[in-house]
Amino acid sequence: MQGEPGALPQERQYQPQQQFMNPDTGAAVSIRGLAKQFEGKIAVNGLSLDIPIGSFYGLVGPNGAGKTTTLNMLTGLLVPDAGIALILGNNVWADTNHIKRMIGVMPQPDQIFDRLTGMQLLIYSGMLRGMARAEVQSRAQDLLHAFDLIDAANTMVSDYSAGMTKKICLATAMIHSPRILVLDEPFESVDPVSSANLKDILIEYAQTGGTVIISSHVMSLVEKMCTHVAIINRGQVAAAGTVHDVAAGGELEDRFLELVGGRHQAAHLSWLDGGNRGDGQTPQTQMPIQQMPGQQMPNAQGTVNGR
Ligand SMILES: Nc1ncnc2c1ncn2[C@@H]1O[C@H](COP(=O)(O)OP(=O)(O)OP(=O)(O)O)[C@@H](O)[C@H]1O
Repeated sequence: MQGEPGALPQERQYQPQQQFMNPDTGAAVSIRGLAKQFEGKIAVNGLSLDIPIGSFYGLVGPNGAGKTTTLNMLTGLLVPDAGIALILGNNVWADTNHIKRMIGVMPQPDQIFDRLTGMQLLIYSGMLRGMARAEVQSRAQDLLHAFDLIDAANTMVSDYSAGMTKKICLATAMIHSPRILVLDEPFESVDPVSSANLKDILIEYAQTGGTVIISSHVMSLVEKMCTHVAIINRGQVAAAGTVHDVAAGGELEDRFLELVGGRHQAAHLSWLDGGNRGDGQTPQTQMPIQQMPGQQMPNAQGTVNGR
């Protein structure tokens, strides 16, 4: 297991020039000293991580921990300030086009051409990667069936619900059968049936040698599906390894809270009292009681017929 509790420095210092061990050229992904800041604000702070081939790897961390920024750097979408990222032994920034053929990245809903139908979007995504039209059409049908989108195949994506849009985004990442799938929050807004189907597809993909990297806030899902997990906190790896090792004999969620902290002792909003004001005042906006036909209204004491 990489990392230990309390490994984060008390005083955060940006470490873009940090010295690091050689990356692992045999890993699906090997990151060393990756760093990024936005207008002086540190997003990723010298992050190092190895993701084995064939693993189902979960990245978890609090909001703003740097997960998306890390994923964007390792998929060639964002230029790091410092550090190195290898995908299957290839430097991401030496030949980005070569890297992009090996990976499938789920686009964000605002990054797709939503004036296309679901089928058109999949065909476009496949042909963009050099696939023959007949092959893309056949795979698109398979994916639309797998994600329960076949009835919406000829509907414009702009008319899809949030969950349907998420599923078509996922399908575009898979159409070229990449060796590594990078999925940022893949299950968000997806209904339980489609989620279960997607989980089956991803688990089978990992069992046949593919590598899946997901970011998620749903700890139970990561614990159940993933073989490995990295807990990211404040732009660094707080712990990483197999789910079993990181959970250290307990629940992954407890381990996460222990490493990340941030629970509020006094998270008490005194004004949020469901209408029962602590000061004894009745809220002005109380709904008037409406009498239904045949129903007796309560008196001032709140009783009906003395009961
Ligand atoms: N394009 C950007 N411009 C400015 N700041 C950014 C940008 N992208 C990310 N950040 C900042 O970098 C930090 C890390 O953001 P990031 O989106 O990587 O976190 P995350 O772990 O994915 O969070 P979440 O779980 O909420 O999605 C945050 O403080 C965020 O505000």
